[in-house]
Amino acid sequence: MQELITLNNITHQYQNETILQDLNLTVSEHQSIAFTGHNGCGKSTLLKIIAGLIRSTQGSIRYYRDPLFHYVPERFPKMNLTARQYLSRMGKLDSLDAGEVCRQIKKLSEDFFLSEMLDLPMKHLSKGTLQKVSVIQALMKRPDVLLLDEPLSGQDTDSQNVFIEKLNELRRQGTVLIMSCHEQYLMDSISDTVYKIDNTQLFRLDDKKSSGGRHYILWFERGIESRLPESCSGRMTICGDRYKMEVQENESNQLIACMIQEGWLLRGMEDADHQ
Ligand SMILES: Nc1ncnc2c1ncn2[C@@H]1O[C@H](COP(=O)(O)OP(=O)(O)OP(=O)(O)O)[C@@H](O)[C@H]1O
Repeated sequence: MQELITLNNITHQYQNETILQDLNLTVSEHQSIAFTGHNGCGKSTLLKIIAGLIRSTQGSIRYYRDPLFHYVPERFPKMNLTARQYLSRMGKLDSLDAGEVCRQIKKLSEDFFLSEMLDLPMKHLSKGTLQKVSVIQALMKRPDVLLLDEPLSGQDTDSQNVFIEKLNELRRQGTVLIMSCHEQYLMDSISDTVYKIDNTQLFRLDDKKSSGGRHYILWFERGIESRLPESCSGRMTICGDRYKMEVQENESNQLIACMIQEGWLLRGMEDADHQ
């Protein structure tokens, strides 16, 4: 895979307190990376450094071409503009034509159950709704690199499912995803490489591709009064009248048992690595 971004000996301090120390990282094309770690360990700081929003105290960062970045912050500022006005302006900045902007706003706001709120001032929208507006803005023009700071923290379950589906679609189209998150199921659904930030250092936790662990696609149908188990929340993608979930080999038996117990019908199982 071709390298897209490299971080060389990145150190960052706030008021003499070292948050990140001598980090080295290579981001390659088609990668999907997650940063995890406890509150305040430096995930947002690292995302902002990669996005070029803040300059690290020491070290350097190299971009191998000139990628289009989109950044979804954890908290979105409250504004007087309505979501529609904001998205229209951002679409223009991304050089999309007016017709395309209208189509994208309509389609994406329907997908994210936001149509009713498009014309309310953004200062009156909830944290989760503002996050959706920010995600829609990031999706209007496909970026080369999408940075997401705890994107699910304010989202309801239906929106999480849509969101995971959209992100996997972007991955297939070649967008590099880099996100900070706490939710294991989100990392399992979207990321191929997971790093933990701990005590100013970066540790690689998981590399699905090199670990050799197999992945399966499970296909389910809703049964009468089926309920979604907590462990599967946000992992299902709706495909017509069927529901799809990608799982690792070592968790598949437990998840299938759990789903069947909650009234779901297993309709198929495929090897995800040979799709
Ligand atoms: N502008 C700033 N000035 C001073 N300290 C800051 C600044 N931004 C962040 N910090 C501090 O740096 C540390 C890392 O913050 P950061 O937001 O990167 O952590 P995080 O891992 O994203 O946290 P969370 O999971 O809670 O979002 C925290 O102790 C935070 O208080």
